[in-house]
Amino acid sequence: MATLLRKAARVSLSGSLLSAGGRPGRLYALSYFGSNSRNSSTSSKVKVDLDNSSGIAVVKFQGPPVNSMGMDFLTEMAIGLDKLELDKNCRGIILTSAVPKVFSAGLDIMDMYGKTLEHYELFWRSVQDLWLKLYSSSKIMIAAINGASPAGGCLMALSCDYRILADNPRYKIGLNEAQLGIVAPFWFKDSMVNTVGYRIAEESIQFGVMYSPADALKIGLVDQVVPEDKVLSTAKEKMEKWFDIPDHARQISKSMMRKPTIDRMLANRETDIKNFVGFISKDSIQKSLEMYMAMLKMKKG
Ligand SMILES: CCCCCCCCCC/C=C\CC(=O)SCCNC(=O)CCNC(=O)[C@H](O)C(C)(C)COP(=O)(O)OP(=O)(O)OC[C@H]1O[C@@H](n2cnc3c(N)ncnc32)[C@H](O)[C@@H]1OP(=O)(O)O
Repeated sequence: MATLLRKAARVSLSGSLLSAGGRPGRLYALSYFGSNSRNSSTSSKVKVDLDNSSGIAVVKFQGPPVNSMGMDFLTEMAIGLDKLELDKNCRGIILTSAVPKVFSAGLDIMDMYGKTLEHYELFWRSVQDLWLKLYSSSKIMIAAINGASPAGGCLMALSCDYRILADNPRYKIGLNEAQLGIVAPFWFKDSMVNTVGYRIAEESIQFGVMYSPADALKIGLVDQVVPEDKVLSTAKEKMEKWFDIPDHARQISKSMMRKPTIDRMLANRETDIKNFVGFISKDSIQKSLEMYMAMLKMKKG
């Protein structure tokens, strides 16, 4: 019976939940995925390693010093995820970091500072695009969070189906935007509400709270806290449990849960871009970002 279920589970719905939802999907070249038992691709900021025999792809962020989500990172992630989404050998994706102590520092502040309005628009569209791909992926997504995970880093984790955080009090996680003088957009907020519930999200976002592993576990922001050297192996073990569920049933259930949030973002996408460009280009906001960057540098020296 278990074998039968596993076989049935192999018959996956094609495309992300976005295309399963009736929206047109896009086709990308599958150049690097052949029939070997392992397929790897490394670009400058992201390494994708798909093990065909297990069906697990590990997507490793490798953009030192802090895996900030600049244009290169966003583009490489989008391409990598598109390829995995179309690959029938891949059933689950683990997001993790190759950079010690940091999962991701979130959006690259330099992409939001001193740039043209056109740049801000393109940048924000790319951020939206990555979130849509992560949040609507038909694959099982597990975040193996092996370092600090503020703001956009936390958003990537929130987009996954399951979150495992390394037990190190320095590895804080949360949507800290308010502390920078900026505002977490509604789809960041929705992702948080969908994970921890309204009341906790309300406080969390207004204060820009960064949670320790113990507190993140307590509020349900992460599902498991494990010793640092066990984060990836635990993610792989957990993935095997998710694999016991037939893909079609899991995918439809996931879509049912996430579609309203995805639809809300799609319906408000252009307004959200306009809001971002208007907000981020304000002198007062640019000043806040400048001061924040200076503070980060001072902390070092
Ligand atoms: C009406 C409503 C409209 C809505 C409008 C929307 C508004 C905008 C919404 C924006 C949304 C998303 C926000 C983000 O994701 S913003 C990014 C937030 N990130 C942070 O606050 C993290 C800041 N970084 C840290 O806390 C630490 O760096 C760390 C991650 C804990 C790591 O600590 P560390 O000691 O190991 O490293 P550190 O010395 O601090 O940093 C090394 C160098 O990296 C630079 N750096 C750090 N973070 C970023 C970043 N996010 N972007 C760019 N650069 C970053 C840091 O300055 C150091 O640089 P250098 O070596 O000194 O040159």
